[in-house]
Amino acid sequence: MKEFLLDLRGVSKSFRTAEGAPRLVLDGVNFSLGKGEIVALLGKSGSGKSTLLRIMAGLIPADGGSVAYRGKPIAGPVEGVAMVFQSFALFPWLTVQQNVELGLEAQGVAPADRQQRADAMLELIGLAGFGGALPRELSGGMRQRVGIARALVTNPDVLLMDEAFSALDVLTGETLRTEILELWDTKSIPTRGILVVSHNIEEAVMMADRIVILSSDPGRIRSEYVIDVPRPRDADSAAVRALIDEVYGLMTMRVAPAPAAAAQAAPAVDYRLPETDVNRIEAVLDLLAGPPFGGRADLPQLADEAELPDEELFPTYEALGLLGLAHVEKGDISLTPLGHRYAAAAHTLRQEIFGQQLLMHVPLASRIREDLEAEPSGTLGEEPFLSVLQESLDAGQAGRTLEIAIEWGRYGEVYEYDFNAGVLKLPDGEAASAGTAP
Ligand SMILES: Nc1ncnc2c1ncn2[C@@H]1O[C@H](COP(=O)(O)OP(=O)(O)OP(=O)(O)O)[C@@H](O)[C@H]1O
Repeated sequence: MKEFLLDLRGVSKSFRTAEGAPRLVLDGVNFSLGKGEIVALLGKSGSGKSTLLRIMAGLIPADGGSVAYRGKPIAGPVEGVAMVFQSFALFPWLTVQQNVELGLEAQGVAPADRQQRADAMLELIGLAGFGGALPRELSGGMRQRVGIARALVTNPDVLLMDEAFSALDVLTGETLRTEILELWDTKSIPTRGILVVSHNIEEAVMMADRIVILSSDPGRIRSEYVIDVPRPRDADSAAVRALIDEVYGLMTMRVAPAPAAAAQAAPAVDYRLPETDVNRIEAVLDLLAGPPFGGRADLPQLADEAELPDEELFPTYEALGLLGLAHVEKGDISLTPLGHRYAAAAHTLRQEIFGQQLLMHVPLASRIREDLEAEPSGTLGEEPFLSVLQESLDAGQAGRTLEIAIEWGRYGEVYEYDFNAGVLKLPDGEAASAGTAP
């Protein structure tokens, strides 16, 4: 039987919402990391990528299923598995050298040996001469070099990277990524498997032998994609651009709603709305409508023009799709006829269309509107809506979802919101007529 470095079968994990109800974050996840493999894990924000990584690092337990490292069940932090964090996670009061030595200390390596190995690693990772510095004296890129050195100094068999480059500027991120790949490809490190969690499709395509896409709510493995282009890869080559296109396509493929949800009499209100705002929605729509796109674009090309990161663009595409203004398919986005009308419209007509689409396609917004119309005062606190959302979302997500629905609804003049009082109300001029129906 093939031995995997990491092997997960039927892994599930729930967290408790603020109300105490369990919320399934990962469900039936089967995943393995083979020897000699770099795998990139992609998925929307909140799909459970970090949770999955933390389970593999032995930092948190799974609720169900099995998790094994080289055939042995994982029951806590595993020697041989090291992690690099997005936030660097350095101890600010320790020097660079001391931070790097930490992992070795935990493994009981003798001080002289620790120092020698840390020195060698600092040299390898481009930090020679910085051993005595404190993290705050370093740039973000240098700090992440320390984070990487701290992980690599333990000679990990498996390296887990949780959005390790996303807090860095683009060039610094690319440089570090290239250096890690060089260390890997030239076998300068003994690491046998790397798992990278990323939001960045180009990063995933440049690094990985295989891309795994996680779906959301709950997180399940949705698709896998093998990349057999040899490294080092040229980001501008036709082969890489075509791969990026395909992965964009896979990422934006809409998943059909579960039959149970679709069959419910009243539309479900308690699902997350894409994390974006009206400004971004209109900016992307205008960009798409204008030259050179004229209403249809290849997503990576649009991303280049938009100068927004993927994690802001994806929810925006999703919002445009949700509102019936654009259509995303196989790595392309195109405006619908209504989207074209919207792009050509002046501000007031835009607001009207936005409000109309919101009521038609976002059940939370129509629910808020209906409940307000049923109130004699035409006003309601936000708590009842938060409680409905918290039936299936955690408190943070419920709050964010309501905020998004409020921002969109105010723009479309579907309802108003008083920030001081935390109260939703019908727009001025409509309140008087509300609540009078028999
Ligand atoms: N300790 C926790 N308690 C309660 N909920 C949690 C906890 N950790 C994560 N969650 C929830 O689990 C879900 C998945 O979170 P996770 O951080 O794994 O997602 P992610 O895909 O890594 O997201 P991102 O890309 O934004 O980092 C989220 O809805 C998050 O709010």
